[in-house]
Amino acid sequence: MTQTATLAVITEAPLADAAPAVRRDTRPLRLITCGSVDDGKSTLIGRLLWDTKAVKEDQAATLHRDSGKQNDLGLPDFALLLDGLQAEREQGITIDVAYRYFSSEKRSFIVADTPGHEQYTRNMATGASTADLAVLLVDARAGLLEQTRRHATIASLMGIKQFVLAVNKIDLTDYDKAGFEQIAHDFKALALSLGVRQVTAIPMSALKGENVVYSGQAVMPWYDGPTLIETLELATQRSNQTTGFRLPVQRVCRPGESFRGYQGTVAGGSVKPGDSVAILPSGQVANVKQIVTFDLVRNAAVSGDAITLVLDRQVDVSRGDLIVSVDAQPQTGLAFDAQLVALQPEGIQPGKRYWLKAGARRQRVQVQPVSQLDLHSGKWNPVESLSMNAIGKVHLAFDELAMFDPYEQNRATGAFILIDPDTNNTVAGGMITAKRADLSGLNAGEARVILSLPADLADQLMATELLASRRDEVESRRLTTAAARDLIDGIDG
Ligand SMILES: Nc1nc2c(ncn2[C@@H]2O[C@H](COP(=O)(O)OP(=O)(O)OP(=O)(O)O)[C@@H](O)[C@H]2O)c(=O)[nH]1
Repeated sequence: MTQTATLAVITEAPLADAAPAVRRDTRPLRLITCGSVDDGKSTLIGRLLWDTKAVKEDQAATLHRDSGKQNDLGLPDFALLLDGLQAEREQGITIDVAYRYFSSEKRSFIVADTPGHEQYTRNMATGASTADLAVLLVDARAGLLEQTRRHATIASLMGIKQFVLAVNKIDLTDYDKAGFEQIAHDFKALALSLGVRQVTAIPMSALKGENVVYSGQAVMPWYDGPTLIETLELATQRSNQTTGFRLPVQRVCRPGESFRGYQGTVAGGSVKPGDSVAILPSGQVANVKQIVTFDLVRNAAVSGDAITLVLDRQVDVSRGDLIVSVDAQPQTGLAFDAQLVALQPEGIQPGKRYWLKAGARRQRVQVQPVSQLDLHSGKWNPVESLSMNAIGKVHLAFDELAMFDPYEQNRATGAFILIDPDTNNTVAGGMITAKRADLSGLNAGEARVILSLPADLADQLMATELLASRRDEVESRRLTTAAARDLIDGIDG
């Protein structure tokens, strides 16, 4: 059963007394807010925190005092609640995402607040990578802007499938219904072009608190849709994995001769004693003997649980390995396709070698940029390198066997960061899209040669059966760069 299906069962009406106890899913809904400067993002988040009583009394008193003179409506300036973030921003913190917690009677939430300025693509991508839903703000007077398209594109790229369009400052248009409907219509078309079908457009005034937590019926009788908080309460949690069991091994626990356990947080699927598992990359197979958590022995564990796994036989497992269900394994190979966001001024240079870190695993990888997303047009343009904040498609070529799930299927085992070995800087955050057409029969040097070819030629090679049929030849010739070119010329000819 997939995680989604499990959740559906768990959140249904109370089960009969006789039913076995089930664990309630207590994970909060994660959302990201995006908007252009001055659309009212800070005011909206402040309003959400205020109206859901997430603001502590001392903060509230300060808010009233500080905003007393600033607002001719006599309302506190909710954006001041986010002053802490502003201070962080001014200190130039690299990844600039602030997470805030609040809850309604029905659900708890974590909101990622990211700066709206164009150059902060990476911050938005960071916030969006863990979010279930994106709230996109527009100013009711201005309608959709370039920035709206950019944010919607990044959010959809990061796998977000639910959008709320907050048409804010509706009070400044005298609650104009036709204006709202036009913006909502335009936005739905944009969302559809990005493959997002679940869109709720809400006219609101963050400043006055209309249609945020409380209804705006009194001033907008023409709107009978949900408020923002009602929409958030009903939103579905993005299933962050549809794969089988995955346990990235953080630590091998060996307190004495008689006990050996493998510790980590389950990153996909579920496991119970007796299940067959494979240890990657070695491929050894064993059965689960016991699942231990910090205080008890469990008869099952699911995604999100921190566990110690005991196996029924001696196998060689070390930190960074991945323990997976035997019958639903991730993809293994030497070459993968990925999308990434470049995070540092030096960007991503063609053919450069980096450390790739995924969970506790660190591997050498060569990165070949292929194309870059043009956030204005939504098109992917061919490139040879990626500059800071660029979103690009790349080829990854590994020295040793690598294992991943596509990010679409598992956000934990499909995500990675790249570290520059010279500076130790994190230069990119990325997601695996697919294993690259079968290069696993080639050795790493050969794979690198193929991948350093112009992208279209490499693609052409991968797409044909030719390479597969020539694999023996490739292997036996122990390719040098020149020999590889000869071989390719031969195939081409
Ligand atoms: N009339 C009206 N004014 C609003 C509303 N929401 C926000 N504002 C005002 O718009 C201005 C900008 O709001 P902010 O919340 O600071 O905007 P922001 O998008 O967070 O801006 P940055 O933090 O600079 O990105 C402030 O003066 C707010 O009081 C609203 O619904 N109605």
